[in-house]
Amino acid sequence: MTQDEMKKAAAEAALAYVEAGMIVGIGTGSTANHFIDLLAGIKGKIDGTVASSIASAKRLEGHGIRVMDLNEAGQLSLYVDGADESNEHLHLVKGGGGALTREKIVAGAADKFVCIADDTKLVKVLGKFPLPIEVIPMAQALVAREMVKLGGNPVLREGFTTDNGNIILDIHGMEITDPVTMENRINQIPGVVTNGLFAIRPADVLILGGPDGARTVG
Ligand SMILES: O=C(CO)[C@H](O)[C@H](O)COP(=O)(O)O
Repeated sequence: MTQDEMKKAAAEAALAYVEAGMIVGIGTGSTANHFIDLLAGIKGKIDGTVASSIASAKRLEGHGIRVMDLNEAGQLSLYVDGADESNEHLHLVKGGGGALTREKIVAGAADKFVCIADDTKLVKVLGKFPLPIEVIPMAQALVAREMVKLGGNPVLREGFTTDNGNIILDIHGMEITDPVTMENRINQIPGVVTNGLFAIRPADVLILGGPDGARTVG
């Protein structure tokens, strides 16, 4: 099985969490795209979706799936999204696609967060994947200096602007042994919109696609 087939296997397994009449929160990235394409097959079952990025909204609409504003949708039953890394506690690093802030908002509005990934994403300690931070542009240098103090090596994601008009700093070289504390700490730096740690609100279920199909953790 290729890595992409493993992502698809995880996305297929997540369909089991979709119930009639739900408004489903939808993540961003290649694994979420598999989920969107599969959701198209059962679109009559759901009332609508809330997208975590312009790209996902376009893909959903391309399938004729209703996309709603989160303020209109209210509390969601389910959020389905990928991740760049997960530890065994389902603390995640997200934001490889730069959609971390809207992902965190939609995840925060959902009763259940089902994370879908290929099994290479499961790690002992978070931080091998550079941690993305969305930053208001005028705070770039300040946030970079503060992240060096926290032991990281910040690198500007060149030529990239988030859906919210901000920049991304990718923080290399950090071993994140206490994700909850680190998530809170980084979010205290002025100019940080949010960081890609999902530990204060981790995933509730992790579905990992592997060579033998999908398995569920948590
Ligand atoms: O956080 C994300 C986007 O901001 C994605 O969920 C993460 O980057 C994983 O992407 P993929 O499913 O393509 O491996």
